[in-house]
Amino acid sequence: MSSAPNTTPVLEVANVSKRFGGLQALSDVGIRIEAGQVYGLIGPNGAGKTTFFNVITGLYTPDSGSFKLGGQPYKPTAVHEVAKAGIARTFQNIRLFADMTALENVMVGRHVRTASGLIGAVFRTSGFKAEEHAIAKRAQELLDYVGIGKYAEFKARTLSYGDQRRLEIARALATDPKLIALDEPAAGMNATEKVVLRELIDRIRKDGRTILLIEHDVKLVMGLCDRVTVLDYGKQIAEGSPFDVQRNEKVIEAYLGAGHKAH
Ligand SMILES: Nc1ncnc2c1ncn2[C@@H]1O[C@H](COP(=O)(O)OP(=O)(O)OP(=O)(O)O)[C@@H](O)[C@H]1O
Repeated sequence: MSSAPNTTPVLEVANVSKRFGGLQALSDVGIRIEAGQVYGLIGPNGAGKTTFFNVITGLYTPDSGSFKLGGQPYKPTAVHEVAKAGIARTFQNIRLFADMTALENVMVGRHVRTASGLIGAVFRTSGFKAEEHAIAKRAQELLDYVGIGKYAEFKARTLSYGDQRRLEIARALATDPKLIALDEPAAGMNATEKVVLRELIDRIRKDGRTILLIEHDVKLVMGLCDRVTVLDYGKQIAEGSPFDVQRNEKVIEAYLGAGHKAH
């Protein structure tokens, strides 16, 4: 459950600040995620969770901050560089290639890790063709792993909402990331889909991956996460185990008090 102090953290981020005009969206936020953890980032609407995700994955340039992935400093200045460094993410608003098949969507994710790369995939160079078979096989395995293998040849846009989210996770896993960052994976899911999602995230962790999770569903966060950070108005108001965090008065006041309940 708790952090292992003698190991190198998978992600170590310190003093992240980000301002939008007059709004201080993040003030000196820092987290440390150990290998094999599911780390939760929660907070009320507008707390800065997505901004933090966008900063560490290279979508927003921070005003300050230091960043280490697997003990190595990395600069989150561009999304593809961050993906190469080893962080894969999903999006709150699903971002799939809607008219490509489920299999092709996962294959695109895999090309981050292949010699011929995305350009090779687009222009179908000979190097790409040589790799294509192995990539397709791996992509199918990942679709099976997330439970949507039978939809491999379906266009992404024809899949249910829950299945599209699982497809995004498969695509993220295809990059063999050091850290997989899930932005509200349960958004819009019904109770049954959430149970399946929870099992999937648990399995991904058991298979040795490290996960950072933004999630509004407090029950899901408390049940899944090893550590939790709570943001409120861009400030980190609590960090700790789910047990401690849900008893923290600042958290109850800022977040759980606003109509939510931690079970
Ligand atoms: N690109 C942007 N330009 C200006 N302001 C922004 C931008 N992105 C976010 N903000 C502002 O920064 C603050 C934090 O927003 P953010 O989306 O990070 O919060 P959040 O915790 O993810 O919220 P939610 O739970 O609603 O997704 C909000 O006040 C938001 O309006």
